[in-house]
Amino acid sequence: MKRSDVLSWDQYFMAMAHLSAKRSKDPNTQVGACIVNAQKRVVGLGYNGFPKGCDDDEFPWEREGEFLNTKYPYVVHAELNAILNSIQSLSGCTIYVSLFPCNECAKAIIQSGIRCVVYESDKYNGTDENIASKKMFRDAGVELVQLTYQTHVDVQVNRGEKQS
Ligand SMILES: Nc1ccn([C@H]2C[C@H](O)[C@@H](COP(=O)(O)O)O2)c(=O)n1
Ligand SMILES: [Zn+2]
Repeated sequence: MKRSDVLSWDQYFMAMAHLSAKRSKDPNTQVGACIVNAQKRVVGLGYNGFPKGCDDDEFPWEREGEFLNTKYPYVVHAELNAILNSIQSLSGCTIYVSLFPCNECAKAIIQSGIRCVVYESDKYNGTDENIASKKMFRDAGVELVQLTYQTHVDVQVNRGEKQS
């Protein structure tokens, strides 16, 4: 008899996003992203880190203090890295990301042609950046799906996947 308790597609691609996040050297928040095309092929992976050539022993990982002495002006977000690392046009693709995209990544996601964002954590819900992201995604018609343990079965059904 075949196994029935296999990962759904959503769990599988979110697991790849989490695996990518394990490459991040950010001591506070590690984010991973996985972009998938309509044929369910992975076309881009990324995690948050400093740009190529910027030594992560030299650049700051601090969250607070003088802006230029924090990570914020330097770090490339997981979603942008996944887009920049992608191997094909992203029109109609889905991005799986472990943390809801910020407003800067939302712009890049929309402009790249990605049509669906599947995310897990939304720990910055309610911040200005988060509100701006959601407004842009809504107006651009990008589908947002939060993948949680509770919603997982509903998501499977909504996406037409067989349950077990
Ligand atoms: N959707 C996101 C949100 C944030 N990031 C990155 C940027 C930083 O490296 C880190 C957030 O740091 P925190 O302010 O939580 O200490 O996560 C990302 O890649 N994608
Ligand atoms: Zn971002």
